[in-house]
Order: sequence, then C-alpha cells, then structure tokens
Amino acid sequence: MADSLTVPPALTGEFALFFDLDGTLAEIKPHPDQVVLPADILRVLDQLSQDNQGALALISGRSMAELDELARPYRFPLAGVHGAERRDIHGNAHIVSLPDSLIQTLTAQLTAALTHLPGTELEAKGMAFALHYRQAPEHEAAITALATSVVAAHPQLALQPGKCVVEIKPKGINKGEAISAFMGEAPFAGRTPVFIGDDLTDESGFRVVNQAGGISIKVGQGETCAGWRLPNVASVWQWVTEVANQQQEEKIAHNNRRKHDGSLSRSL
Ligand SMILES: O=P(O)(O)OC[C@H]1O[C@H](O[C@H]2O[C@H](CO)[C@@H](O)[C@H](O)[C@H]2O)[C@H](O)[C@@H](O)[C@@H]1O
Repeated sequence: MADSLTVPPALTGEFALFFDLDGTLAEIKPHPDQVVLPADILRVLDQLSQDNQGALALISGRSMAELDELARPYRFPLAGVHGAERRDIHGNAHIVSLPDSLIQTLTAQLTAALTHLPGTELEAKGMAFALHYRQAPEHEAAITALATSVVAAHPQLALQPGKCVVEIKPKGINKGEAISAFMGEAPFAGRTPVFIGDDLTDESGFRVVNQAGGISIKVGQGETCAGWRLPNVASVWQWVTEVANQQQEEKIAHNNRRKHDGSLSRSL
C-alpha cells in the first residue's frame, strides 16, 4: 500500500480530527525539549476545533502536561503517553497507572543502566519510560535489549519502538484505543475520524480510523496501513491550513445562503 499513497482529499462534511505531535505537527529535533508548535499552526488548530464543534484532539506519546505546554494558550482534548492518559472534552482525566513501587524500581534500574550508555537519555513519564538514543545511535541495540528485558520481567508492560527511541508503556495501551474512546463521546461521536501521524505508534490509530471509514494519513516514508500520505511536516501545515480555510469559506457561504433565504421568505 505504502508507495502508491497520495495526498489526502479535501474535507467536506462532519469530521473528528486527531493529530499526532512529534514528526507530524512539529519537526523532529535532537532533544524532545527543543520542540515547539508554531503560533500560526496553533491558531489553525483552534480554528479547526471551533469549526468542528470541538472535535479535535492531540494524540501523542508525550505526557499531557507537555502537550498543554506545547499547545499554550489553547487546551485541546488530549491523549498522552500513547493513550495511558486522556483528557476528554469536559476536562475529565482518564489515567492508566502503574504501582508506585514499580515506577520507582524501574526509574532506578533504567537510570543506572543508561549511565553506562553515554549520550542516551531517559524520559520518565510516570506510567511510561522513553529510552532515547538519537544522540548515541551506536547504543540502539543495547537500549533495545535493555527495554526488552525489562518488559519480559514485568507482564503488565509492553514495548513501543519509535524514532530513535524505545519506550516502555503499560500493556494494552495504544493510540487506537484512545481514538476509539473519543469516538464514543460527543462531540466526536457520529463524525468521520481523520488521523495524521508519522510513526509506528500511530499505526493502531490508523487501523481504528480505517475500520470507521475515516481518513488515515501517514507523514513521511515507510510501510503503513494509512490510506493517504503527506511527505513531511511542512506539507501537514499546508494541508491543515487549506482544510481550515476551506471550512471557513463553506461556513461563510452557508451563512450567506441562510441570510438570503431569510430575506427572500420575508419579502414574499
Ligand atoms: O506520539 P508523538 O507525539 O509523535 O510522540 C512520540 C515521542 O516523541 C518525542 O520523541 C521523539 O521526538 C523528539 C523530538 O523531536 C526526538 O528527539 C526523539 O528522538 C523522538 O523519539 C517524545 O520525547 C516522546 O516522549 C514521545 O513518545
């Protein structure tokens, strides 16, 4: 499927919009804390959210606290840590946690192990851990072996490989489940889901969206079950801006038709 994929179609209708963050809305950077979302793109997302009755959510591997920071001043519905955290349209949080004792043990174990792998970084996210090797690609095999051994020792955990990262997350957690949860609730329910993502963690989201007859969009190269492809982050920004502009024009045309019909019926 991968290489014959084309740019996604125009969006006319009632949509529920889901966006991955790193590698989709934001360029990949050497370190996670160097990532920013341009103010223009945040305004476009807010516009899209308003024009779709609030049916827009960020679906990310990052924590919800980081997502809120990156999306400031806006507060969108969120799924963080690959779906282990979720904040619905009413602001209610749905959290999958691990026992504190296990989090403490894993933090200590992983911190100690990474001191022997210079250039690697541990990102502790509460119920999940990202083991980054972007600055030390020579340690990819060691990081993968370490994460694999930790997951093998704890049946409640699962591996989540990504771009220069191997993550350890609670078992059964994935972005597809998070999108399904949103699709069961207003204002998402009944709309056609659209999900844009770039990485392996996004494939479960694409599957759910495909099953619902929605629009799944892979950013960049690589095998995917998505139905459409955009080449890079710049093309995502361009596409979402075009979609927002088009929805605005439709709204204006719709309002003008209503005004015109109203004045016609008054004059009859
Ligand atoms: O689901 P996403 O929104 O795509 O988040 C996936 C992970 O993104 C971050 O790591 C990745 O992006 C970093 C910044 O560009 C990059 O330095 C790193 O190599 C990538 O793996 C984030 O740090 C993770 O917590 C997310 O799970």
